Amino acid sequence: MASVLRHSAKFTSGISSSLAACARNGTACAFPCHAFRHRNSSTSSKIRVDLDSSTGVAVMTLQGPPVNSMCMDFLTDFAISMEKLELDKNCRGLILTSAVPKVFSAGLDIMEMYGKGPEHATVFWRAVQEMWFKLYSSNMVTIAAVNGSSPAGGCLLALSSDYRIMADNPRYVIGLNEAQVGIVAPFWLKDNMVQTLGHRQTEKSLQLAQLYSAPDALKIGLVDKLVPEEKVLSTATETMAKWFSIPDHSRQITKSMMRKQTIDKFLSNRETDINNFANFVTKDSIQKSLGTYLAKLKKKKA
Ligand SMILES: CCCCCCCCCC/C=C\CC(=O)SCCNC(=O)CCNC(=O)[C@H](O)C(C)(C)COP(=O)(O)OP(=O)(O)OC[C@H]1O[C@@H](n2cnc3c(N)ncnc32)[C@H](O)[C@@H]1OP(=O)(O)O
Repeated sequence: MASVLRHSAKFTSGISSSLAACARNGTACAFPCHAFRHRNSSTSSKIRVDLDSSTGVAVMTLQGPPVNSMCMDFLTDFAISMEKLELDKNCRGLILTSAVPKVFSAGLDIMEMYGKGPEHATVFWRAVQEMWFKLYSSNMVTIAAVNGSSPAGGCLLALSSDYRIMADNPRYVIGLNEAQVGIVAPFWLKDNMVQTLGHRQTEKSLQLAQLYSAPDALKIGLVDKLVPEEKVLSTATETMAKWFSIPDHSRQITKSMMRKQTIDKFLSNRETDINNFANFVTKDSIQKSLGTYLAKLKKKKA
């Protein structure tokens, strides 16, 4: 990542230090409180992170136009940002959102899977796994503020968060449409979806590669709440306050208990999953599907 965390915090009063202490200790604190904030910012080409140490909330803004697709740079920036936040005692919660109009994330960058050899596939897939693992197993409260369409890998970010708020716009879609692209959602992402939607709904969603409009996503429980687009971020911040009212240690233990089985299965099968991906994605038939899908995406514009 090109940039470093810049410490621009200004300690201006005792109030701010007690709020910061509140953030560190995981005790409930009434916020939003806009006075005397401590802000740390970190910007890479694809991702911006703003941590407000006075509230303990970091906002990670995806800023890779045109569609926040997850290329290697994106995945590397994401992993580094997550590591830094996880280690930062001032950070208790993370909000994910997008600066790209109408798109949260278009998912994996198909160009990273098209026309590349097995070595690249291996490195790329490990990075994809790492993104999911870091978010799914995070100690922080994670909230996806989905302010645009969120297919495939975009939906992965939302699913692996603790709570999902989406802009109430029927033109925005979310879901795991991998089968449509000619690829298959990995078992750990499937497991993640089963936990959210249940087995039957997941089976239909995956087999039919369904992308749900925001209202339909709410109906099936793929997102937790719809709000007007301009309120997505503020609602995420308000929701964070509710999650922060629970002591960190008990919430974290509960989260890891709920997610342990999926994480253990992932860790035991991680290398096999990488090999499967590298073998699968480099097959001629899969390359042909990816090529056809890419051409369709490009043709849409013409
Ligand atoms: C059994 C063994 C296991 C094997 C495992 C197999 C692998 C499993 C992988 C599972 C996990 C995730 C998979 C993915 O994430 S694949 C990506 C799927 N994504 C999509 O299908 C979304 C495609 N994009 C869209 O639908 C739209 O772009 C949008 C997001 C709704 C936005 O629409 P828009 O009108 O605003 O923008 P648009 O004109 O379509 O796009 C602008 C340019 O961006 C290019 N582009 C879009 N999406 C991608 C992408 N995902 N990767 C690369 N490039 C993308 C698009 O082609 C346009 O380019 P250009 O300007 O025409 O050059």
